[in-house]
Amino acid sequence: MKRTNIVVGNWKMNLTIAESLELASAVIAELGSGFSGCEAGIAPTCPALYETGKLLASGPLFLAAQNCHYENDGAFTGEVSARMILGAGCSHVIIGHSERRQLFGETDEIVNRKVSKALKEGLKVILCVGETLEERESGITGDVVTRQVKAGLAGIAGIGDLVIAYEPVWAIGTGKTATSEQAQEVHALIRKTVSDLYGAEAGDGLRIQYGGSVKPSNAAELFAMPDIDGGLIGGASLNASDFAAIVKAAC
Ligand SMILES: O=C[C@H](O)COP(=O)(O)O
Repeated sequence: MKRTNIVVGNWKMNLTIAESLELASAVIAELGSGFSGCEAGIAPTCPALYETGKLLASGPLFLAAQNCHYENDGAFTGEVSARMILGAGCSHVIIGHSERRQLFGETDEIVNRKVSKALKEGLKVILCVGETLEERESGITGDVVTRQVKAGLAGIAGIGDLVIAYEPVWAIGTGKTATSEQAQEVHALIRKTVSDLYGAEAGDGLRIQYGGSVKPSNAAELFAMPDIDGGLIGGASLNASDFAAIVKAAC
């Protein structure tokens, strides 16, 4: 099945509002007359979402948030809900990034509640999974990723608006990219897991991004693998021409 590649720039905790607007404008300029045959978006920090969203309104990039809470509102100091980011102009949200899991204690159960809430509110979800170096070296990559996928999707009736991002933790921000074969093997396993849960058609249609030190120099090779449908880009998304080159490699 032909799936449309999807590329997202995760800006993480970088850039003020003014800097975000500057980078978003530079990316749009680098993309020139736009692109066709793939989808691409950027995920600025929360304070920059609304203004950046206004800049993106005329296309071609969509706006994503990096996280959201699983309740609509309430006494959750420092948190932002799905309907708030939706109101700020987001169409997509990244959930369960390994930095959220490792640094902010997000468990599989919390990730699942967030996925469920975000989908219910009408957001498109990018669910992140991936093993640590220790887990890979212990030979349990498949078990870890399968557990994260199953737990993340527990109780979710349909996955039409969902993308999964496979991000081996050892490849994030380290300059160490998984080889395209290593990534392909895990992507195929994720697809099989989703097919087992939701049926072959849903599995075939699911888009699975790769993330972890994607650069203009390795993007095309990764995206050429049969089960890799684009990328979730960290460091390289902070450089307009690098990010635009990665988007073009996916189109
Ligand atoms: O969300 C993006 C990933 O964490 C990848 O980050 P990176 O491209 O800097 O390795």
